Amino acid sequence: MIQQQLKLSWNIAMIQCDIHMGRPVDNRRIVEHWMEKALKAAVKPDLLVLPEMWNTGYALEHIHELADAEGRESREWISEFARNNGVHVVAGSIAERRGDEVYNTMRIFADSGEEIAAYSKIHLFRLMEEEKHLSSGQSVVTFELDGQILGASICYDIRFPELTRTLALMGAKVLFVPAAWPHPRLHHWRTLLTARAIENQMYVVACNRTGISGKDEFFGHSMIIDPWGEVLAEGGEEEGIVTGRIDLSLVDDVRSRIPVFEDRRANLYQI
Ligand SMILES: O=C(O)CCC(=O)C(=O)O
Repeated sequence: MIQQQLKLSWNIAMIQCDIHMGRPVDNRRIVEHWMEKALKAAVKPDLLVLPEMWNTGYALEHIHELADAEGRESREWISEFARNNGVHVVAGSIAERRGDEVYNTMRIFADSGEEIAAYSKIHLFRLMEEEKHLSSGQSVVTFELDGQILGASICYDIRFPELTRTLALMGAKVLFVPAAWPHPRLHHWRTLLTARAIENQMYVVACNRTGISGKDEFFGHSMIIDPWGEVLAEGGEEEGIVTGRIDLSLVDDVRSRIPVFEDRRANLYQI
């Protein structure tokens, strides 16, 4: 295990692209195009974030045939991309087949190309019938990049404050949220993300896809929110790259100003 150098700030670029339902080869090309474009910006990002289910979209009826076996193809490609470009990649999530099961899985790669962690979505979204086609993950996952502890979640997970609080208690200073969140729930998206940031005094970095797929209209609005609840970056509804810089020293600063974690009464709560 290489000792990681503690780093306090990152330039982040989120890829809020359109995803074509059931067309993994085209989708990889689209994602690659935007990742390359993000790296050409005047300020090179330290970390790229991709949206949810970027390989297949919500082609759930055919997800067993379409899913990446063991995530092998996506993992090899992203690892190589991270290494060749010296950039960390929080690789959104993909439909990934393991044995007879398909999971909605997020993988994280360091700028060395090393795969650091994997998280499979634990709360499956019934409104899109995810639970009929996908299996849910069984663990809560934090990971470490540049000596900082970070938390993994996917889309619907942000409706479960218990998950984010657990991640914060495990030491996470940033919550990553790849998403495929559609209209008409923009108000929920913005409010829930902001609440998760304020109540846990952590950064929230949320990358949402764009485009129309069947009856779902995905609205982008990828966001970076700081631990005080200020919106540092927010995309529009169009495909593109949303960037922002985060300074992790602000997490400790906010936590010392309002000592929520010291004032918790954990022994009085049911959960
Ligand atoms: O919770 C919502 O409103 C959207 C969730 C969602 O689209 C998902 O988890 O894929």
